Amino acid sequence: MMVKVYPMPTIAVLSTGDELVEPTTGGLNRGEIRDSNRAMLLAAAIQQQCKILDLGIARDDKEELERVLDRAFSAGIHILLTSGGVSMGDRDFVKPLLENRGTVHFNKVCIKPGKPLTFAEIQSKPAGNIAPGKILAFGLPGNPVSCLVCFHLFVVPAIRLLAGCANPQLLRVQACLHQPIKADPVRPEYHRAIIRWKANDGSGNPGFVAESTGHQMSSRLLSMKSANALLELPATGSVLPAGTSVSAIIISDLTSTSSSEIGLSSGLTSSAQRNTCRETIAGETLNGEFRVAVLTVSDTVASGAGPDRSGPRAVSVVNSSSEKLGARVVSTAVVPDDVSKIKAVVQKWCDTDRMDLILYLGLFPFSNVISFNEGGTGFTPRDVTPEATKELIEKETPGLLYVMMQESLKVTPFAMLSRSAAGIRGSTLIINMPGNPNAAAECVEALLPALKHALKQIKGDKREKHPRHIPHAQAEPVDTWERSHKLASGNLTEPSCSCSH
Ligand SMILES: Nc1nc2c(c(=O)[nH]1)N[C@H]1C(S)=C(S)[C@@H](COP(=O)(O)OP(=O)(O)OC[C@H]3O[C@@H](n4cnc5c(N)ncnc54)[C@H](O)[C@@H]3O)O[C@H]1N2
Ligand code: MOO
Repeated sequence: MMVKVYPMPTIAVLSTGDELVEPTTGGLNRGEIRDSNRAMLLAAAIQQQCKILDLGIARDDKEELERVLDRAFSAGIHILLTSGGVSMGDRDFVKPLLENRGTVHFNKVCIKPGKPLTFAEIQSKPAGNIAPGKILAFGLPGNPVSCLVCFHLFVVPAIRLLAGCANPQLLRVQACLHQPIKADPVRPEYHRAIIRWKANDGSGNPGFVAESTGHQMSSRLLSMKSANALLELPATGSVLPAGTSVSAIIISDLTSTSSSEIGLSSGLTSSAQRNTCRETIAGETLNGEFRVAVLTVSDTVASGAGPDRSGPRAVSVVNSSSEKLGARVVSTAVVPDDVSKIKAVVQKWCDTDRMDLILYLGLFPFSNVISFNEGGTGFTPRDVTPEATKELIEKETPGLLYVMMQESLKVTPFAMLSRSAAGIRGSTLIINMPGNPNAAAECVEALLPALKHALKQIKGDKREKHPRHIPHAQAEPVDTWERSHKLASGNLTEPSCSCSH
């Protein structure tokens, strides 16, 4: 029998830009940024089983760029990836150089992110024992998210084609939106999301549910870090309500986002197997990780009239700290400002699903410090979330509230109006957070140093050691309230440590 074999392509990766320094650089000077794209693209190429050639960083200098690229063109590579220098800057030399060395097929694509993507074919020259051949050159945008999105959309199919794959297209599935998402009015958007298989995708049937990774700026790599899918949103400019079914391109191994809610690979292959999928398995830990649920409490979001900015932000903070915290978000929900609805969800998460940690956030749609407490935990008649929490908790945990208060007072003295609640029900820790997305993210970050320890203690793990004590002399100043007060009254002087050591 004859079997056709193909070599895996060799990919060369070059970052361009005067501002770039090696990612390992400690302190940055003014105007410097760490080169994230090269490591990211090299890792992505390795994940696609390619051989790699690291071309380093080239300055925005025509001669230097020519030298590096000409060397690469005669090194036997199949694909060249550059990042940066492809838009309209007068020192954007990548496009003219590709034009000069080969044929540029396109230099703009109507997609978001990734508009300035450039694609060219270069005929390589013979060198030593390397035969001439065609090189596919992709001038990827410099913004890190645009860069990686373009890698998935354009480079992955090219790699598969060169590797002899009969079906090089990306895998697409339908997924129901977990929250409303506004589409761009001009460019079709590839919205970064986490998709999970659920026993009920919101329509009463099993299916994928897609959760946004939060702010979609093309410089915010966090939106990409936990994403396993790109949602294909047509350029309508309108809000797609929660529950809308959209096409999702799979960009990573879905089992790596596995929660116990899934049977993901079965979801992709057979509908018969789909029906065996379960929702969360009560009391089970996720590969030894604690399981976190995030609840957004907001009339606006629940009715589909506004996007959920806080929930995805909290998910992103928890998941990006999953190593330190030993926890991962496995469930999220949105409910209106209604005590009975809040209680129903939190009670189920505690008593049936046995979550380890529940964070719930009142939501206020604007990032405005004055409105710190609006959206559930403040003084207005609609601020009902602390009452719902207090009805559920068996033991209060005031220390956590104190830390969140300290953190929030750094930003605004209005934090003192918070009526947040926190406590333990059974083996679940419930923490009521402010609704403002920034405030919620800051509070999660502030609690991180002790949360893992707390969750272990709730599970009865007596062996869990107390976290390292920081000598007072090295500790952060504790007079945060005073600091915030002085900041608010425009009279801030740097306070010193208040202890006697
Ligand atoms: N006049 C126009 N300006 C821009 C347009 C346009 O159509 N007309 N498009 C915008 C869009 S969209 C994008 S995306 C960017 C892409 O521009 P470049 O590919 O030329 O990228 P740079 O300007 O070099 O960098 C953009 C941004 O990304 C940072 N960067 C670059 N390389 C790296 C790296 N290796 N690691 C981390 N960060 C990197 C760079 O410092 C910049 O902040 O153009 C818009 N402008
Ligand atoms: O296309 Mo740019 O990639 O919007 O950021």
